[in-house]
Amino acid sequence: MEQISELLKKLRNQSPLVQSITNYVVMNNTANALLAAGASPIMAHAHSEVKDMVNLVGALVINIGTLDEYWSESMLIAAEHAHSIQKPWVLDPVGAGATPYRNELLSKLLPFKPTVIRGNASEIMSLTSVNIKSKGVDSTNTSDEAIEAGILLSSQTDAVVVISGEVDYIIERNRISQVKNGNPIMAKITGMGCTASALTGAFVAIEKDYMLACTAAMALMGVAGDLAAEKSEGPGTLQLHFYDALYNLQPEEFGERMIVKYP
Ligand SMILES: Nc1ncnc2c1ncn2[C@@H]1O[C@H](COP(=O)(O)OP(=O)(O)OP(=O)(O)O)[C@@H](O)[C@H]1O
Ligand SMILES: Cc1ncsc1CCO
Ligand SMILES: [Mg+2]
Repeated sequence: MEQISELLKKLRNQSPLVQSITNYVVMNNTANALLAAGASPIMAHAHSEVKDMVNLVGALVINIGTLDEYWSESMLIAAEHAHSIQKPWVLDPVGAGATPYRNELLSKLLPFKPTVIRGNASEIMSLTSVNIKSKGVDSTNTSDEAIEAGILLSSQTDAVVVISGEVDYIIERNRISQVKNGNPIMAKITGMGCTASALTGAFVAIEKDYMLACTAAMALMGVAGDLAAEKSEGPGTLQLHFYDALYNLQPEEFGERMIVKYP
């Protein structure tokens, strides 16, 4: 727990630059969350600059939420380059399983070896089985139903696999950590999962033990969600209090509030 709360200090001291190629829905939410937590966001997807940007940043986040032909190419260029220079990168497979187009892009991105794959249960299950259909961007499965798929996906890809939900599971081959913080209303704000992936980018930029980094990111999401839920009347105020909680949370309180099981 102490190592995890220390990472929050390290994040604020180092303030890593995190590049996102992400969806139109959450660009603003995720940039604000990165800033509030102490990192520095840059959204960049132009083919002409994407490689140069990957060179500059501490980590890259690729989120396929509102993909199109131009953006897909940006993602492939960025992922290939991140892989070739060993820059940590996070894949958020939004809507995996919903359409063949999404699945095709994901199958082209995976060979560039994401450091982390963070998705909801249906997305993680669909990456290992063609039979699972996601309901758009929301999960129709609980995170514990996806554990087996997560273990398989981690061993197939060498990525740390993060399954978000009521309990978050962070899986590196057959090691699993769990985060039990968070509130169901978090799923009623669009892009909370995308925010989890963005914060994961910030933590893998500053910590090479990726399992620890991912656990810290999910614990920060959950604790900030808990603090925000205590003050909120619904999704609108939860979003606002969530930023304030990310900004104001001190490492001591983070350590006290996190409910983490670490292998
Ligand atoms: N029932 C729940 N109880 C506690 N926390 C939850 C619950 N559902 C979601 N969360 C938290 O909300 C955040 C987003 O997870 P979720 O699984 O909803 O992502 P997602 O489906 O990818 O979201 P989106 O695609 O809208 O960005 C995570 O930090 C997760 O822990
Ligand atoms: C609603 C939505 N549609 C495409 S991306 C996105 C944001 C949540 O994943
Ligand atoms: Mg999602």
